[in-house]
Amino acid sequence: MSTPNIAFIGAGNMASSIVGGLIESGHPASAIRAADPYPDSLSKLRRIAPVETFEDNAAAVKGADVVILAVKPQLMTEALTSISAAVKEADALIISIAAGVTIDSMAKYLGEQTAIVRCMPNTPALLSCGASALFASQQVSATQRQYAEDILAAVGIVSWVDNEAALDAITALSGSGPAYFFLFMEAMIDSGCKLGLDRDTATAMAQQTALGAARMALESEADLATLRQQVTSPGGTTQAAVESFERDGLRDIIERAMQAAAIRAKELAGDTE
Ligand SMILES: NC(=O)C1=CN([C@@H]2O[C@H](COP(=O)(O)OP(=O)(O)OC[C@H]3O[C@@H](n4cnc5c(N)ncnc54)[C@H](OP(=O)(O)O)[C@@H]3O)[C@@H](O)[C@H]2O)C=CC1
Ligand SMILES: O=C(O)[C@@H]1CCC=N1
Repeated sequence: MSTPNIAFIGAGNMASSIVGGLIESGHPASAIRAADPYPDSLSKLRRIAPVETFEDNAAAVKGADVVILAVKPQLMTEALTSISAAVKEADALIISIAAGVTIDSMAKYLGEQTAIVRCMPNTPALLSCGASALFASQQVSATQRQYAEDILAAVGIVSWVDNEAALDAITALSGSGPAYFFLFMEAMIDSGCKLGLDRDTATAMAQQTALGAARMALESEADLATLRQQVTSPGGTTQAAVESFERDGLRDIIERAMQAAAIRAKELAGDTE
């Protein structure tokens, strides 16, 4: 399969992460371009790779095989309007990474025949450790499906979901998920300091513990509950901490937070409808 020409609309955090991963995996910079109304974002992106940049969205879409929409959901209508004519001419695959924004609402601007993949990536894509879920509209060809999968596989694992609504749950889990772990680590570091550690020591210990736990969860044959039990000596320190978490309703707290994220994803859809 030939290397697709990829145009990014929006050159912010996620676009930069994906461009970094693509370059790392051997995608030539000459087959990547990006548009953003703000020159600062474009120069930051050019520091990652010598990609061609545009301040005019439609100019970036010309000749593209794949257009990746990487703007905030609230700015999607504006971005879709700016590329509508160029997309119809280019016959390109559209990949949207915006939270919430539905395929139907994008097709209203881009045309019902446009091939659209909705994707929910996450920021560890920057380290090629991302987790992306994808859903394709019926108009997406087998080659275009492979394009989408290859692009996101360059920055981490890829999972196809069989219904579009599942992407709101994915957003609540892995899209927003890195922030939950960072929050948990921030709280652990603060608590370590209250117990008398200096901040550098507490930070190093929390970071390495998160890395070690993630690697064990991924690489061990034991399930998560078993791994947890292996740390939890009967009558010991971990048991005291885990019982405190359970008494305080940690699982309910997480469930409510993820429900709030999924509800917010549905609300964001409304902005482009
Ligand atoms: N950050 C994350 O963890 C994740 C984000 N997403 C999704 O990715 C999308 C982008 O998020 P993120 O990269 O964090 O956001 P950023 O704000 O970092 O990037 C968006 C970029 O688009 C630019 N922009 C604004 N309006 C337009 C326009 N009309 N045409 C072209 N470019 C425009 C912005 O400029 P300016 O900043 O000057 O407005 C900015 O440079 C969002 O839809 C979000 O839902 C998905 C998964 C994870
Ligand atoms: O917070 C957000 O809306 C975006 C989508 C998932 C992660 N960041």
